[in-house]
Amino acid sequence: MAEKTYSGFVAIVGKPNVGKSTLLNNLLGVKVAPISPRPQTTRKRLRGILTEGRRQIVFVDTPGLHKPMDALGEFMDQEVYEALADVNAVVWVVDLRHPPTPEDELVARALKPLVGKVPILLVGNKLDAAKYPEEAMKAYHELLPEAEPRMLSALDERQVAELKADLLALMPEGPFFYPEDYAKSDQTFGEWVAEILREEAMKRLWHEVPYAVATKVEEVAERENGVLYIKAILYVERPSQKAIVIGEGGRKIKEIGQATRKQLEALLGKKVYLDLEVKVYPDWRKDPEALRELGYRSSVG
Ligand SMILES: Nc1nc2c(ncn2[C@@H]2O[C@H](COP(=O)(O)OP(=O)(O)OP(=O)(O)O)[C@@H](O)[C@H]2O)c(=O)[nH]1
Repeated sequence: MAEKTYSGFVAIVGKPNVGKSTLLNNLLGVKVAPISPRPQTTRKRLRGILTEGRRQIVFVDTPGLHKPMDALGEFMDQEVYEALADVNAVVWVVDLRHPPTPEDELVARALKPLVGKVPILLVGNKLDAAKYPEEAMKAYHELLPEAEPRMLSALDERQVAELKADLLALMPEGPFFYPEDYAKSDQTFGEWVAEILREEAMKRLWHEVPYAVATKVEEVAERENGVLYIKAILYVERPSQKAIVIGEGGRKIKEIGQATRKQLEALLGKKVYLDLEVKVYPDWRKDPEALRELGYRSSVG
């Protein structure tokens, strides 16, 4: 029986230089690879994935709250609210070395509509370097009394671990957004995509054909319209297999391509254009060079 999993989104917000990146990096620890350039949407930018046991947090950035001064003009910007409204928790970071500034007030105002909808954790950071942390914290808390205050240093492992545990506990039940080993593996994004393509191809092929299939991603490009363009090759060993993979009227390859695209779009949360080609690579399974080229680094023989 499958064990229950818990997963959700957490936004880390706050004015510049308060320590958001430091905190995020230390929450993620060594296990997680930052995935910044890939899954970008206009509303949210993924900053990292944390998976611990059966719990997963996808940390997101909220463009618009990053530089609150810029957001002043369009303060009621619906997009900011929408981006924040569907996260499972907000971490609002402030700098305890100083009292609040107008920029902090702007962040507080932007968060106000979320009160009662999403837990807001007010993290007073740089506790190690603050002279009057209690006073500062009190002033920040007054900007948004509904937020749950805590003081820490993003550089303190134990304090960050406590915050991490609390955030993980806030995640609702649900399937992981990313494969469990995704963030931990040293796979490149292309290798990860190639594996998903191979999985979808194998599901739809019979007899010896599935094992003759290898996949490779040749190009990944972020298009201006927000679509992720992916060029991938599906290799087989013989022309007869190529015909099977393509299928009558190209039906089989279309099916494989669509399933792959759908899975990628669901995992990445963005539109994908998959440019898929079938090529014959004679006896690639017996060719050490081919194996290396196709990413089977050590599994010759
Ligand atoms: N003493 C101390 N310094 C910290 C702490 N957390 C972060 N810093 C320092 O504060 C500075 C800003 O940290 P960042 O993590 O870059 O801040 P940020 O909020 O991500 O900044 P932006 O990317 O400009 O929004 C860096 O020099 C950090 O080393 C802390 O807990 N204690």
